[in-house]
Amino acid sequence: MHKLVLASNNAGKVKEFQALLAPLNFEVIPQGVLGIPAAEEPHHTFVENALAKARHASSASGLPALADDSGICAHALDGRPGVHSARYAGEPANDLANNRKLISELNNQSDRSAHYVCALVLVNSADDPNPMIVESSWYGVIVDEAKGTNGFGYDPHFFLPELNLTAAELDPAQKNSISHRGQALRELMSQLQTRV
Ligand SMILES: O=c1nc[nH]c2c1ncn2[C@H]1C[C@H](O)[C@@H](COP(=O)(O)OP(=O)(O)OP(=O)(O)O)O1
Ligand SMILES: [Mg+2]
Repeated sequence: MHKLVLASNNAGKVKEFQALLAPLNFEVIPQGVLGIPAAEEPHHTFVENALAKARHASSASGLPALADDSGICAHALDGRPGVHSARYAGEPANDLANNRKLISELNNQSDRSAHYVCALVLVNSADDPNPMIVESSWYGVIVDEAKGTNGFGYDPHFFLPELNLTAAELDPAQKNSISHRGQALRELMSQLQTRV
């Protein structure tokens, strides 16, 4: 069993990672369980923020750490909210307020296309010179009306035309099978296999 600190305090992400990693023989310890506070996320790219989170959790725990920095990029808004997705409507992070702000900014926009981004970074130690880094995207459309109660964050407004459902209407296993996070984690695991 591989022990791994998950460098996230987002309950929705933690659930998804636990489901994705449980069958792969990983013991996932959310950093909150160890009393590790959230890291600063000052950077302009998902990858840099994920690296900062992974180093922070590994340094505090002495264990390998996996971090996720993710967000939604609306194409009509030049990619906003992007890396600012979690606190788009200000502190403290609030999914409902973030969604309202995004919908109001898209009010007069005909282009509703968007994508989620997930950057994952896995470090063996805080000073690991060779972190594993992957990034994946998931494309959809932002709709005004919230639908569904699964998932978290922007999921009730993230509509998948090919399925005719929002991400919050998918069951958790279905979401993990196609999401930015599921794709990125499968890629990370396949890279990890070539290393050991
Ligand atoms: O699958 C997703 N379904 C819905 N919303 C999502 C998803 N993936 C990311 N998102 C949104 C949530 C949050 O507004 C932001 C992540 O921000 P991000 O800084 O990476 O996470 P966070 O601050 O919530 O927790 P933490 O940094 O402790 O991992 O993007
Ligand atoms: Mg964050």
